[in-house]
Amino acid sequence: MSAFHFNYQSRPADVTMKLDDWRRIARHVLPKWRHSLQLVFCIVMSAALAVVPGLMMRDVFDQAIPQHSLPLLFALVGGMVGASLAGNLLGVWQSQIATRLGQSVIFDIRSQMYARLQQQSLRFYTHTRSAEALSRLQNDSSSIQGVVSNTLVNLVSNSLTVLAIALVILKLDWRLALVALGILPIFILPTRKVGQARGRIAGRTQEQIAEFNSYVQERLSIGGFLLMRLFGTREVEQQRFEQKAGDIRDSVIQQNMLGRWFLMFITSFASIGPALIYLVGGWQAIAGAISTGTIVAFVTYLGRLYAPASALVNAQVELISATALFRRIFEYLDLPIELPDAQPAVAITHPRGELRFEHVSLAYDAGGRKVLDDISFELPPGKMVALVGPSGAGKTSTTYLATRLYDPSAGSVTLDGVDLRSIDFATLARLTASVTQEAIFFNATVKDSLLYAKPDATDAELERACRLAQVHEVIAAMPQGLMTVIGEKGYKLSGGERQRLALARIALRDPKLVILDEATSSLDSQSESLINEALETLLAGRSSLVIAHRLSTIVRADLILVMDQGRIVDRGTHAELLSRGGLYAELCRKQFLGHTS
Ligand SMILES: Nc1ncnc2c1ncn2[C@@H]1O[C@H](COP(=O)(O)OP(=O)(O)OP(=O)(O)O)[C@@H](O)[C@H]1O
Repeated sequence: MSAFHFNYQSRPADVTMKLDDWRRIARHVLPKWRHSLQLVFCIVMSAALAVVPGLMMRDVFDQAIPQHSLPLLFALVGGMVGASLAGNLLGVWQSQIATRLGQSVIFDIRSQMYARLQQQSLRFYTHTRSAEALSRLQNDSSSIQGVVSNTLVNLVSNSLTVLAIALVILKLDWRLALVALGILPIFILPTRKVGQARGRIAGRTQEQIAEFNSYVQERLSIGGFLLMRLFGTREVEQQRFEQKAGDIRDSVIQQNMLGRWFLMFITSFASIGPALIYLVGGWQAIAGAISTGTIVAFVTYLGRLYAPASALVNAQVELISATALFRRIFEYLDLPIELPDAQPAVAITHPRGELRFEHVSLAYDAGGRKVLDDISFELPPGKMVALVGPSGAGKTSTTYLATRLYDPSAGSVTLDGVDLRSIDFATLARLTASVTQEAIFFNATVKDSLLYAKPDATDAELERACRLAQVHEVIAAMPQGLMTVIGEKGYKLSGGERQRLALARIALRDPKLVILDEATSSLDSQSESLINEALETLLAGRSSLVIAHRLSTIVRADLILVMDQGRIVDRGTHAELLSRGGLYAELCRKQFLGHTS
């Protein structure tokens, strides 16, 4: 029994950043050591430059003016301007490196996430809305970029600046320094609470955005449009849209205003600092304990201390808010891989296309109902096995196992004697091909759609495949021929043309085993006979596992498996089964006799 329990709908609840989370962020940032070193250099230099103007200002008041020294005054003022200019230039460089660093971290995270998503099983995609994945890949990761380029960098840079200034002012006059620093905790203490509240709103907003994207993506697709138009639900859908868009609007307003009130509170406190310094410093100066220059330097430092301190506090607020985003990203980076690629893979040197199921069971959910129970059969090379049975009998599930879209919960599926779990996915895809009822295409040209199966195919090969699939003439008659864009999901083609194009795509791959889910939708007789001809050529000499819906197919099959409620209840050729009566004879009468081709 498969022990796969991952809950794809789980949501990260805790928004406090754990040591492990920090380690992971560091693991993404540290490999970019060149950028990181340059950044550290900029940050240290900026912090050092931040203390220079204050000291010079003190000397303007305590030395240049009392000594009536113009050269000293010029030198000090020049130094002040120079230091601030150098600081600003460093700031530009720092932003450039920080942006590069943030962008390359996000590039790594995105490509790791995409790789992880590509390795997920069909189960993941049946449990997750595609827009949810898109949202994490796009929105969450670009928000993280801001955190890396701005918040993290500011956090380090402002911490250093605050530390450097604190040291200098302590050295200048410890009593005044204590007054200045004493106010700092008022900024820092409430930060955590606000940060956590914003974190919760940020997480909720991202979820609402994901939900919104998912909704819009579904509704603004061909399928969504058709449903809406045919059921006349335009107004209901408009209301639902506005409800979802409104939720995002409210959350963003709430998130921004929470931060804004907090900023106002902090800035108001920042103006108390200089006032206190003038009061205590002036008192000391009257008593002759300190110089006027020291007071002026202190007030200058305060301006430079509170700005980074409030930015620091804000950075922390932003960082806590970002935790929810990090969690959403890490959750995807950590997605377990349900069906790992074979490591090491067994090579199939002489593929024949022999498929064998041995005592196979399948439950879609761990511990859940078995949708396949003890299925055993053999499909010899070049033969055809047809699956028939009532709806929900397990026919599609059987074909899923044959292409390893799922692994069996028990038993084994082998191709040419090798367990599918030991064949790498690339080889499996080369040896097998699936023709689904609804052919799947990207919105691309006919040529690109075909090349997807064989990127190096020549034009002659494409033509041969199209002729084989009876679709060549249709394509040749299109104004742009092979360069015609087939529209979303190939909707610019007719159903029959789409199916034949899908067959041409498979003909290019030259598989040993074809898995075919015959179309149930009735095509006109000409289209159907074209498809039958194409199939006839495609299946010749290859093994095929077919979910049969037409009498002509089952009559041709070498073995028919009659399935019911996940079990094989009968097997044989058409004539044998018919003579036995039972479920097959009944199915034949109800299902197939009306569909003879
Ligand atoms: N992804 C899934 N998760 C959970 N249960 C599933 C999933 N896919 C199919 N099932 C269930 O497994 C059972 C077998 O489904 P399956 O699609 O294999 O039947 P089928 O014989 O192909 O039916 P039909 O002829 O209607 O296509 C059904 O009861 C179905 O509800």
